[in-house]
Amino acid sequence: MTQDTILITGASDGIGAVYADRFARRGANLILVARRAEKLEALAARLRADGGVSVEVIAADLSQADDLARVEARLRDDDAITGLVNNAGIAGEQAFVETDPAYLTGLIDLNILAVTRLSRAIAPRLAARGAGTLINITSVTALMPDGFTAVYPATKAYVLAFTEALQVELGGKGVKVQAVLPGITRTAIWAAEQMAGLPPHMVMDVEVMVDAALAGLDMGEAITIPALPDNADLDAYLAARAALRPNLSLKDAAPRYRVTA
Ligand SMILES: NC(=O)C1=CN([C@@H]2O[C@H](COP(=O)(O)OP(=O)(O)OC[C@H]3O[C@@H](n4cnc5c(N)ncnc54)[C@H](OP(=O)(O)O)[C@@H]3O)[C@@H](O)[C@H]2O)C=CC1
Ligand SMILES: CC(=O)[C@H](N)C(=O)O
Repeated sequence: MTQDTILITGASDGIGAVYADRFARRGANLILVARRAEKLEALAARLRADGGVSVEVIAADLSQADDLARVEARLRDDDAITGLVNNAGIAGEQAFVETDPAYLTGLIDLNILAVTRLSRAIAPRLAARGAGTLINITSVTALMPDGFTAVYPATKAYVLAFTEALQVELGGKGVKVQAVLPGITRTAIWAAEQMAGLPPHMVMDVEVMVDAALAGLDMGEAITIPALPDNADLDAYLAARAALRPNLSLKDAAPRYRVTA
């Protein structure tokens, strides 16, 4: 069996750094991507020393076209890479009417465009090989667009829908595709004062979150919600959505919308 090599975006901190640690413990070689090279190098040095795996660092701002193209080329051309964790993301918007449009552009570029382009770069190789892993980190806010801010949850809803569609296209070809929906997770994405104001029973430690997500991956789950106590609730949600399907596209408008003369 060939040794896995996993490229993890946003690996300098938080959820991505824990994925790096856990994949190294599983014996995978790593390519760690984020903007802060010094943080990546420090993590890489520890993982090399601990695990005997090879760890490469790529400093890149994935919201910038040139840097994104560099990472895409690597995913497209390097046959050694067997998996991708699309984790890099930002939140941090204010009320929609107050948020700087330039900030929203950066948010969309990182949370949507980079995830799409990096997936597109690796997917053909994984599909041709009939193996490999694609993990996309979305968020429980994908399921509650009215419960947070406007644009961040919408980016995460995109990632969830995108990943579900890829699951259909690539899952049948032997590629493991997983959407992970963390709830509130203790990382630096939350300012200290925000975190201090959150109910402690709603906040998961980052190691617990990643270990749960990897357990879901090992179980072959397409969608993993680490905090959800009963997966039957997710199944019921998906079944209710599927039940709409036969009636979503019909020749006639619904009776309540029919124009009467
Ligand atoms: N923590 C939470 O409560 C939740 C988080 N999530 C999602 O989990 C993912 C990881 O978040 P989390 O670990 O909490 O956040 P952190 O802020 O702790 O880490 C974010 C990571 O993304 C990297 N990053 C940020 N901007 C860029 C960029 N432009 N280009 C490349 N890398 C970038 C950061 O590194 P650097 O600054 O060095 O570039 C860092 O490594 C995100 O997608 C987030 O939306 C989902 C649900 C809940
Ligand atoms: C990280 C966030 O800001 C968000 N609340 C989330 O749960 O995804």
